[in-house]
Amino acid sequence: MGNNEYEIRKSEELGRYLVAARDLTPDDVVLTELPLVYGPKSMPDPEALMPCVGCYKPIFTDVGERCSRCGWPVCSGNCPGLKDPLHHGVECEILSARPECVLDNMADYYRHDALLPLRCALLQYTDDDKWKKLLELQSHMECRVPGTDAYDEADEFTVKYLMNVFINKIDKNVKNKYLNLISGELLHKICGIIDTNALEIRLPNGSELNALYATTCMMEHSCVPNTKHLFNTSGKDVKDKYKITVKVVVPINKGDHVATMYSHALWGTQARRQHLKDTKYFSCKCIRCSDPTELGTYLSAMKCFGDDKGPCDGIHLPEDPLDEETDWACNKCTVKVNNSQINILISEMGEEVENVQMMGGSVNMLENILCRLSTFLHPNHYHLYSIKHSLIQLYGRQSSYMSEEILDKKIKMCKDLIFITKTLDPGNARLSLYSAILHHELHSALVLKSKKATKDGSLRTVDEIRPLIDEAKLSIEAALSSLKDDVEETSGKKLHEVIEKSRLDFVNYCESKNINI
Ligand SMILES: C[S@@+](CC[C@H](N)C(=O)[O-])C[C@H]1O[C@@H](n2cnc3c(N)ncnc32)[C@H](O)[C@@H]1O
Repeated sequence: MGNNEYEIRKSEELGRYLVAARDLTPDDVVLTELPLVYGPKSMPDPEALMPCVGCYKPIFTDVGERCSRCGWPVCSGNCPGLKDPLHHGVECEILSARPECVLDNMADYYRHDALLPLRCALLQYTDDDKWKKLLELQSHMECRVPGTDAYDEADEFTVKYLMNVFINKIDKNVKNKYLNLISGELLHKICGIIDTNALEIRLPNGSELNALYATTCMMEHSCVPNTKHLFNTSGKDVKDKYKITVKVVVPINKGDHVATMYSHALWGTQARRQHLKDTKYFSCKCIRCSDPTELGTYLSAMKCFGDDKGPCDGIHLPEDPLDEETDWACNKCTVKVNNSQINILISEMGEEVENVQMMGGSVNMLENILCRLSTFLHPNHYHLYSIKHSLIQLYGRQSSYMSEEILDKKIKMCKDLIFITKTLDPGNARLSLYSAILHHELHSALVLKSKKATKDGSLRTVDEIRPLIDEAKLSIEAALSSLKDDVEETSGKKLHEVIEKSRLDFVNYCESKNINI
């Protein structure tokens, strides 16, 4: 089964997965499809802002417009989405079992995360074909037993809420019509399907949706994915709403597995594998996870811990990165550290980095933490990557950090981070925005450097600045090309506009200096 681009296979280890049916090259489209179903996610501060249940536009909860039948907050009673027969149009029949509106504790009263499970259950009435496809998706119910966090959370926030507040209150005939097959057990299975498979869609208005796709969701995970996916969120053509396009990012040979990434590309192996185990119930064994150096990037490496005589200049890497109990041996001396010690240290450092970033991290604060953590971590460690990525956006942009020395430091940091980013994500499947920022900052530092006077105070000659200009040109082109698939998406679009403006400034600057580029 499949199309010209892929075939669906099945194995004991992976369940269903996709393989390439022919050689595929970057930018080839593996598949496009419409979602089986989608639903809103809660907004970060649901007491203040909630998505309209018709169009997902964020609405202020104190404004008070409500759906005339079920009372859920809406942008307007005339919102066309309220009539969508696969979404609010049908769920409203069930939600109207509780038509009373409240203004206090709204986040508890209107649980937007529970709407997708309800919409999934309603597929049995709205679309039998989609209902069957939904139930074929993996739910991992064998792991989600009572007492596990996943089960208990789903029970409290979704299953009991939907059953007690709505489903058990609706008229029997309504229940038989729309939800003939309904039980707590079925809702738990649906929650398992959503947690295992749902993809997140960010809308231009700031809301987020979770959506399920029949074929895309069969794609397996790899920490070095060979595809990326894009959603149609333009709203131009209603029939293509939230259509997904899966595109090839690096060459895929016929028979190769077609993979996406379920985790964070800039987390180290231990963190990614733990996350995948906790949320998707498998232990990743991809080439990146199997390699102690993470493809030569040393993203998780630590400096030698040392013994009584102090540390040597070696580095610790996991002896077997696929073993959760592995020791981390120094590559130059005999010192070994066990995995749990490393994990504790790394998560403490992670919290510190996060705190500094949350506080808006000034150059001073970032340099301080960089200096402190550099005593323990390899320069390419992912915690240092994150600090440096913030620093390069401040160096050369704040008046006290414009010296040539700082610009040289920024240029080196950008190049180091570009190496890591490119190695981990050669096709810009996940790190396109990071990559665009790095190339843009490199460009800006090179241009600023070309404008700086030399030590004797004279302006640099064209011959002196030529290499800087050539490199700056390549960098800005690389920045724009990293974003080629992101311009439909809000943050990608904004960044593209900023970089495009820098490109125009650069062209004008070169013209003013009579430099051909
Ligand atoms: C989104 S589903 C993928 C489709 C699924 N295999 C099916 O048959 O419906 C995610 C699940 O597939 C399995 N899976 C995906 N990638 C895997 C990998 N690299 N190694 C092992 N299992 C994987 C895991 O069970 C995971 O929870």
